[in-house]
Amino acid sequence: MDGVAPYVTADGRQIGGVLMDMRGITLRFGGVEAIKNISFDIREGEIRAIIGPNGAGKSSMLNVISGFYHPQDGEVWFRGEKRKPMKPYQVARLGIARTFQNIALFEGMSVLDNIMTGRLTHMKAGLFSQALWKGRAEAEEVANREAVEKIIDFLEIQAIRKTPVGRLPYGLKKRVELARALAAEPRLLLLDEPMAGMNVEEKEDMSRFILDVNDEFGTTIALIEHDMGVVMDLSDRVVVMDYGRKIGDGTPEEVRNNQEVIDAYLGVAHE
Ligand SMILES: Nc1ncnc2c1ncn2[C@@H]1O[C@H](COP(=O)(O)OP(=O)(O)OP(=O)(O)O)[C@@H](O)[C@H]1O
Repeated sequence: MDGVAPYVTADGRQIGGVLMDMRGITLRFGGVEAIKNISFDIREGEIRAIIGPNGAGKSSMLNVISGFYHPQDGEVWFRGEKRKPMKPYQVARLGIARTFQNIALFEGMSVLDNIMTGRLTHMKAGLFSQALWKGRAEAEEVANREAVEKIIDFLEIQAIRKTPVGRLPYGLKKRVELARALAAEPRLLLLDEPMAGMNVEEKEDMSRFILDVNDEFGTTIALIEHDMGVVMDLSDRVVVMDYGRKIGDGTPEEVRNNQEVIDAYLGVAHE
């Protein structure tokens, strides 16, 4: 499956060339090698899952992609260019947005204001012009509001736009977090366990929104998820990690039939 030409999926989505290429990534925390010489790519338009048992190194990998961690070895390529070591906000400016395993929203702020914070990477007007509330700042504000309203409609959260996030049930908070990440209009969207802690109905909703985002905006998505049913349904390709190593990489079908993956992960009980 690696290295194949651009193609159109059975449901009509366009999978393009390589968007992100992780080459020989090794990440250590003191004596612990969380990622051991792993290579894989993420292609334009695809939904790519990273799975594996607890402690396999999945979150660490997401943190390398989003610039929170810096690998000791290996290269990160994005849109055909080798990325220099960068701070997370610089990575965000490149068009990579993420959600977190534990929701990271401003609980006291409204849904709308939380989503607006996702536009920060698009705000260029300086503080001075913003203070004067003129020209460029005003035009930017209008454009930002329009982008955010579109996402609110898309994720069907109009009814709660003024509600403080702290008052929302868990499933809706997760949806607001997705909205905030989308507000950045990312080229690559990273989702760290988007279904964790959800009931069946909430999982179905979230799955549908992830598929719709990918389909309607063409957003490339990389996600970590423990629910195998969800992973196999959503993903175009899956990377499997175990103790920091890559033990499988391919379509859901290929991964499901990979003996090493079955032994290390699929065959045993997990969360
Ligand atoms: N900041 C850190 N400092 C030290 N060790 C860390 C740090 N982050 C992760 N690790 C270690 O790296 C290894 C991989 O952890 P990581 O959280 O990436 O795994 P994971 O596959 O995401 O696990 P889970 O499914 O439980 O979230 C573990 O041994 C973990 O203890």
